[in-house]
Amino acid sequence: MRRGVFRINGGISARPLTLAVHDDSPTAPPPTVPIPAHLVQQVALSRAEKTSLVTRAQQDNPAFTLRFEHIPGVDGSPHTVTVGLYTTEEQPPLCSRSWIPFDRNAAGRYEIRETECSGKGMFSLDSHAPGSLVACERPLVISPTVDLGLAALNPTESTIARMPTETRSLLLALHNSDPTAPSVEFSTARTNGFDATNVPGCIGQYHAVFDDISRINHCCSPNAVYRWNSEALTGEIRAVRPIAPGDEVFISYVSHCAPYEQRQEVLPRRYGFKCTCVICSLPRTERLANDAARQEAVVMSSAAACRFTPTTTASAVHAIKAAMREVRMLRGAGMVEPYAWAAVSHSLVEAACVLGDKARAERWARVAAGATRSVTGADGGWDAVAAAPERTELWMLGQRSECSGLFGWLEGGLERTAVLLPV
Ligand SMILES: C[S@@+](CC[C@H](N)C(=O)[O-])C[C@H]1O[C@@H](n2cnc3c(N)ncnc32)[C@H](O)[C@@H]1O
Repeated sequence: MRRGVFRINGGISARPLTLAVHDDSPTAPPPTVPIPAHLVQQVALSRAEKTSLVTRAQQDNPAFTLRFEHIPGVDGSPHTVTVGLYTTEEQPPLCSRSWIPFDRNAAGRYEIRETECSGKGMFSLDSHAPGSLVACERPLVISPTVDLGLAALNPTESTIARMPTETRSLLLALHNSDPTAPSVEFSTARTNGFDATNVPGCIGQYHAVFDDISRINHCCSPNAVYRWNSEALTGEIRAVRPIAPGDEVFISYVSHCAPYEQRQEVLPRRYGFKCTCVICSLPRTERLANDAARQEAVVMSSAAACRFTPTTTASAVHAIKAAMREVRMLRGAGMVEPYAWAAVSHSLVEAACVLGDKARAERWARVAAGATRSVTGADGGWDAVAAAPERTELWMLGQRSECSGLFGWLEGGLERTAVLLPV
């Protein structure tokens, strides 16, 4: 297969790809720029992207186009979304698609206002449980993250240049963490850009800039996460720990698992500030323990599928002990990594069902639903389990009387652990 790809690559020089700029706005004529074969091979694409690019090159002699589109506003989002995307001539325009209806009112209410020392920020006006939708917004602009090597085209700047005056001024009013950069447009988009990979039907990686979501500040132990909903063409912010009215909403600008040194290097370089959050201010020994817990959360998330399902009292007790250790570790580290919380709560629901412990099965199923919802937008079936755990196939497989009180004893230990509690 890989050999095949290289062979195809070689074939590109005989049949050069072209990158054309097609513009549906009346003002700018569409230039067409051929991409030399050596550039196609050298551009900074992931292997999967290169494979996709090359495979498409083999099919139907396509010409890749950097196309600009304007998706008109809808009820919940009055502004136009300007999109720059790599696509083929045959690909129907995005604006001809029917997107999942966008309901701004599905999210909570919030306000954007000045913070004490981090510029503007987003403050919730409602309370939210983990998984609940705090904000939901169509972007001002979507543009490719990877420039296909043609500096002359600079996709981000080219896309911003085609924005209507009104949305362009909203974008340029956002914070720019690098005012000395040669392009204000590019550095503002970079400071405020969120992942928008998976623009349906388009190759490459994309990022989106929002009017409100781009005002959310960073914390290494945040109370919310960002998710790109490619089917609705919206960014979503969901709670990962309880949020009370008046609370500032925070997300993490870096991976939840990034250790201290990495966070302290990336945040100043990329966003122009030094993080002084509660986690970054821990004494050295606790910070190292926190880094280790972050690493462990990665393992927990990736090993989720390998967990055993308890079917007896003994195995349920074993699962509870292991899961409670993990819960203590996640809570102590202020870790909100939703996949890790989904994995551990999954184990606890199963164990509670085997022991016939309805209250705890409901409680941990609600945690699993919240964690799953915050990363996928849906509850993953956990709401139904929370509503009727006695209808699961694991119900009462063990003998409850054998270990009544064990769950409570294990949870009792939790009350004495550190306070950064996502649940
Ligand atoms: C995406 S913007 C967030 C909104 C921004 N505060 C504003 O006024 O528009 C990113 C910028 O916010 C500021 N910021 C975000 N989190 C911060 C934090 N924890 N501490 C200090 N500044 C922060 C930095 O200036 C950063 O470049």
